[in-house]
Amino acid sequence: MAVQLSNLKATLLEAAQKAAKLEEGVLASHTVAIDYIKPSQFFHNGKELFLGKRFYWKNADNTKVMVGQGLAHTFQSSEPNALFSIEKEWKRLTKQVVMNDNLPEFGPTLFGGISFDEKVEPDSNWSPFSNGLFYVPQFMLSIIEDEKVFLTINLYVQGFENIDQILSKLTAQENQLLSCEEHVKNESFSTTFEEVNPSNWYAQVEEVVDRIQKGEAEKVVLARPVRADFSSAIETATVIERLTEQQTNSYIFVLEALEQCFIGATPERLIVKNREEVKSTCLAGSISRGKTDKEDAHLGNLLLNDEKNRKEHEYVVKRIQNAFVSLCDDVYVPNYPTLLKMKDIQHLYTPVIGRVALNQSILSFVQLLHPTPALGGEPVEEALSIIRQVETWDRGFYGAPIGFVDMHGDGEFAVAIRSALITDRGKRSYLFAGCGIVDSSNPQAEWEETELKLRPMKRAFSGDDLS
Ligand SMILES: C=C(O[C@@H]1C=C(C(=O)O)C=C[C@H]1O)C(=O)O
Ligand SMILES: [Mg+2]
Repeated sequence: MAVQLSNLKATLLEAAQKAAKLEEGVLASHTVAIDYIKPSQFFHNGKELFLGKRFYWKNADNTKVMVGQGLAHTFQSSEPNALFSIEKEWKRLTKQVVMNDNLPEFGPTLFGGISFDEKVEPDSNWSPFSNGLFYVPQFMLSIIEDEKVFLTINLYVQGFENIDQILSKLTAQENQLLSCEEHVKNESFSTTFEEVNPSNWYAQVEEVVDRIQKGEAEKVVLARPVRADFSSAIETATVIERLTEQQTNSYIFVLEALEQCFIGATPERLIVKNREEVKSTCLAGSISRGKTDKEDAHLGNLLLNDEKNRKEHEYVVKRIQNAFVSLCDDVYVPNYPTLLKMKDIQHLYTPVIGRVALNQSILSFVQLLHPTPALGGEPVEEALSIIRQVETWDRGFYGAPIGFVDMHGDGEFAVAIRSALITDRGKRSYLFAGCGIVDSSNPQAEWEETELKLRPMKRAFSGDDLS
């Protein structure tokens, strides 16, 4: 067994004492090193106990995996400015947190996201997510650099009641999470994909191009949903394993909310903060991959020199650079984009790096940056208003920030694209893909671009190769 009961009990009792003294709930966070367990297996092992209360995260450079199960505390907001109230409560919790002292660098983690547009009322598929949903997990597996493995147990303690009972329940749950009896299956699902609104798309792109040409905005990112129906309920852990195998340089994320499950493999970093260093990614402008190295390089060169794609990209660079300048002392941005290549698509890529004062939280960057012109447009309010008028469905958490913040205000958020919402107890899903529309956009080319962006989720769902 990984966690020494007597030590965990000491952490909980200390938290109970503190809670009694402060007369409010106190977070207890207990971390121990454990033997390696495959994160998708750990996720799967919690299906019975914690379905609807789980998350999964792998960062794009493959240095960190976090899997959360169960809820020690939930932050949910349907108010505008969800992040603001969430940050306030998180600061209160982490200020008073009680941790076992052998690994002080591993405090509690808050994981979750916000909706793309808080002015849009969530539809029935997205309502469990509200405008913002963050979890402090009851159990969290962390794997750092593929070798350091930790299990954190968090509990929101309000008094001394039932500590022994709580301990025995936690131990039983922990045993179940760390046991590897039922392996994750890799079966194919017979899947049908259907455009939710096929004929509308071309007309919508044309309308937006027209409005851009009239000067209503410069860039607007238009997205479309595709519905997938599965012959039998899809297994989330299976989809995680396929995405991990196929999208090696992407973030992989899952956020469950009641019966809904938001999942994706995105290449786009919104922000990472590690003490004084902050980094963002400008990712916009796309072309397919070549079948041979030569063709691939040729396509990459076309993209690097294509006026329309460079324009799409430049809006993003300018905005993120300006946001960084407003919060950072030093900002570094290369003069020219390079290429970022995924399995199906290549993008124009420009990193932005800055230095900040230590007391800035990552959440202030999330608030300031979202939505960048990679998912909203330019100018932001005009673009959002066009999206609200033209897109007749709810983006929910698609295209929005998803990620984590730690007790120091550090963390990482990705932009939740190349993603899907699994509903109907695993029998149905909505996949989402969008693209940056500018004055010279062509509806057919934009359609094909979104098709490329849908491929990773289609492949992971169906189990087919699609190559
Ligand atoms: C909107 C999406 O992707 C965004 C749009 C891009 C583009 O239009 O070239 C490229 C990368 C992303 O910033 C998506 O994948 O759904
Ligand atoms: Mg594009």
